[in-house]
Amino acid sequence: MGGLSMDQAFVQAPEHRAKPSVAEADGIPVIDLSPLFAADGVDVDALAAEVGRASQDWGFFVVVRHAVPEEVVARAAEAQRAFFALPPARRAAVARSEAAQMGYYASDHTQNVRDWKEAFDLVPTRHPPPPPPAVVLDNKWPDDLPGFSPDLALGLGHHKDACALTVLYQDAVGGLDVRRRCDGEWVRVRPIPQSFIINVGDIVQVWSNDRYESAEHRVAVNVEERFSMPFFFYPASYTMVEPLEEIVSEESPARYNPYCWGKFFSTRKNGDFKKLDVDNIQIAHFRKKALVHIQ
Ligand SMILES: O=C(O)CCC(=O)C(=O)O
Ligand SMILES: [Fe+2]
Repeated sequence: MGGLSMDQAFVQAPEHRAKPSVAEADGIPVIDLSPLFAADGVDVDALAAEVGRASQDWGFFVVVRHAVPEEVVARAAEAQRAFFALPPARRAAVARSEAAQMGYYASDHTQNVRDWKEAFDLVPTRHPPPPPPAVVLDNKWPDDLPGFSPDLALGLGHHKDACALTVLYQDAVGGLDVRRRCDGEWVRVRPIPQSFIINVGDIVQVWSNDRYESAEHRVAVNVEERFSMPFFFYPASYTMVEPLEEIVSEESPARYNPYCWGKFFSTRKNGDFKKLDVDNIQIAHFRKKALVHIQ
């Protein structure tokens, strides 16, 4: 009955809650990128075909031997832990706002339900930010939260990424689920050391005119703290996103109307801040109505 006193903002509709045990995914493609870095004889076409198949079948895959140095990932993970171990006032000092959207926040909403997570958004700049503060404090998470039923909430609600492509680092705790395309089941993505997860985002879905679909995913609430770092590839804000000219034809017409990425992104971001009474913006809103051919 613990859920009764839980803040209702976090409660997922029954059909969106994670089942007590989510099967670990079998067969998520694991792609070795090392041929890209070989001196010669690189079979880029074969690798591209593998990426194409994975994007089509799953919209999700894991890359290994990607040439990002282990110590770079370790330093980023260390900086992340140091930041989230800071006292609330220090984190709040760099809180994001509707006007300045980068920084710390803990009240994100996905599909109008509050996520059980904290985040720190940043964009790459020419001048790297200063190193994290030297004073690292331990987190003050209680072992259990009275009256709080984690199984009713999600760390991050079900969604598809609005970007072109996401490169995601997750630590060894796990909890990321992807909706398997072949049967619609939620399956858990097993953490693989020294790997990144790549997922196809909405923009690639539109550019490819639905050939590569954006994968739906979510994150469960864990007993243990979990850290992840998603890197979202965005085009320039003035970009008009639409199916690529070279792949649309009379037989295969564009399935989407063009939309301005910058406008889409800022509308989506506004919905992250608070629960809206309407559905947040989705690419489905730009899908052309099916043409009915009456003879
Ligand atoms: O934390 C994760 O593993 C996933 C993060 C994610 O899906 C997102 O931020 O869009
Ligand atoms: Fe995501």
